[in-house]
Amino acid sequence: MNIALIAHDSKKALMVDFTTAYQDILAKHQLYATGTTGQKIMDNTQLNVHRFQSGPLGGDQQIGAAVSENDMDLVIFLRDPLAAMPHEPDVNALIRLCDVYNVPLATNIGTAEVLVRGLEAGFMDWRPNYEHGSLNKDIRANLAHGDIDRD
Ligand SMILES: O=C(CO)COP(=O)(O)O
Repeated sequence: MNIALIAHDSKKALMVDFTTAYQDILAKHQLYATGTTGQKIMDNTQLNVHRFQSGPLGGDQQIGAAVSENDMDLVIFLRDPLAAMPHEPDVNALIRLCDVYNVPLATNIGTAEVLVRGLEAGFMDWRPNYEHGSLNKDIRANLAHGDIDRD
């Protein structure tokens, strides 16, 4: 499965805790993240993550584009409901696209726990094996070869 991991600044430590706790499950999947979130995950775990742009610089939109291409199977987005974001429209657009394409989306840690445990239990098997897009295939090939820039 292709899994997107995104966390606003106040939730980044929580995302690191989450990805550390569920590292064994997440390692079986292809992981994607917005720029800073992905860097923090890679700095603190052994997970390989393909990093898109930072959220305010278009990362949410890139992940939204992947959702619209059926290239994302699960989105975990630990958003901050108490802070105004300059890129609020991008955040809302990503959440909206998950609803458009029926992609399971967690916007808080409680739902994230349920989704990742459900993933491991096989609850994502309803999702057909989509032929992911060609851009995505390149990224997956890089992930498979460990060709990830961890800097
Ligand atoms: O702002 C974000 C999502 O809206 C997250 O972006 P970063 O992971 O680059 O901080």
